[in-house]
Amino acid sequence: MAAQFDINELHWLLDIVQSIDVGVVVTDRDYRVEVWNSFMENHSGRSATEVAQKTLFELFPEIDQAWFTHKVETAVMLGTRAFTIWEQRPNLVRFKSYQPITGLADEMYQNVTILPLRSTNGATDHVCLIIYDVTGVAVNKRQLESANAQLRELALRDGLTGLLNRRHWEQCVEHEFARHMRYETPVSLVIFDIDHFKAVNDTYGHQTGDEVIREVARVTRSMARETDYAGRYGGEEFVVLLPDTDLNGARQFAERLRLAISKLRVEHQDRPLQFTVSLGVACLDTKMSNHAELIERADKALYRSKESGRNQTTVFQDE
Ligand SMILES: Nc1nc2c(ncn2[C@@H]2O[C@H](COP(=O)(O)OP(=O)(O)OP(=O)(O)O)[C@@H](O)[C@H]2O)c(=O)[nH]1
Repeated sequence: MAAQFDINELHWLLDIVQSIDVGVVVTDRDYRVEVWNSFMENHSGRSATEVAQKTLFELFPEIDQAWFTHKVETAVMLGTRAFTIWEQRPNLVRFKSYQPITGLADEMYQNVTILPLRSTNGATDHVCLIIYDVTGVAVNKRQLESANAQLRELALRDGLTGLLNRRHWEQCVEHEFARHMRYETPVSLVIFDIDHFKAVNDTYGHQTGDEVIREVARVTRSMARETDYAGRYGGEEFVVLLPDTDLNGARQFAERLRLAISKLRVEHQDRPLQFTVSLGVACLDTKMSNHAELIERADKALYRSKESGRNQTTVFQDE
């Protein structure tokens, strides 16, 4: 049965195109606008009459012309649709975002379908762009990604100090150990512990104890390099792994840290409280079979610092 052309249907279709909540633009092969629906009028602030015969590139200078024409020409040549998605390009044309949830998006995120239009004579003389506002989806996804990134970061850090937590820090040491074995670069470890910390807690209370731990962590972070790994190893025990640092460099770092911490003051009932740390230093060598040996050596050196009167640095020496 031959399809009968019904003028009513054409009107309905036009009504539908006008009222749907997606942008519909038809251009000729020179990108001059011929159809511009009300979505486009509302978001661009320009009426269909105003834009008629203007090129897309005059109307939207933000469109990357070389990229866009290549995409359209390929679609026309193959006779297939082409798409742009917001994950690759947030939008094709710059429209303000009016969605209430989108405090995070000033501009509309868009997915766009490019549809070559074939005339009755078989030639593709026109191209239709269908522009979908996907701001809601995009913003939700971005929020979720950022929340996940924050969660991942939190899972690596110690809650009280913001330093790396023990589990993650040990993973970093394992990684550095493997790197050292391969490239034989020097790697050192400084491990330290607040002196008589039990007495701090017992005398001044747990909250002041926590504040002391936070202050020690703050100074440690500020003195370590970006590439160092500063972690909280236990209650009042800290570790800093120093890649590309030999034993001598690590000893100097440990001494600077010890002095800086001894100068800290934490207020307790308007009185300044002072405290010190004892430190142990060791460095990796290729004879070690695993990273735990490095920690053991530094720990032994720390123990000697404690034994010899605290507030000092001991470097592990092979016996
Ligand atoms: N406030 C506070 N105290 C903690 C935390 N974690 C561990 N501690 C306390 O740290 C103290 C550690 O004491 P000890 O291991 O006996 O060592 P110390 O008193 O520092 O003595 P030395 O290390 O020998 O100088 C204990 O009283 C723990 O309860 C924490 O997160 N906050």
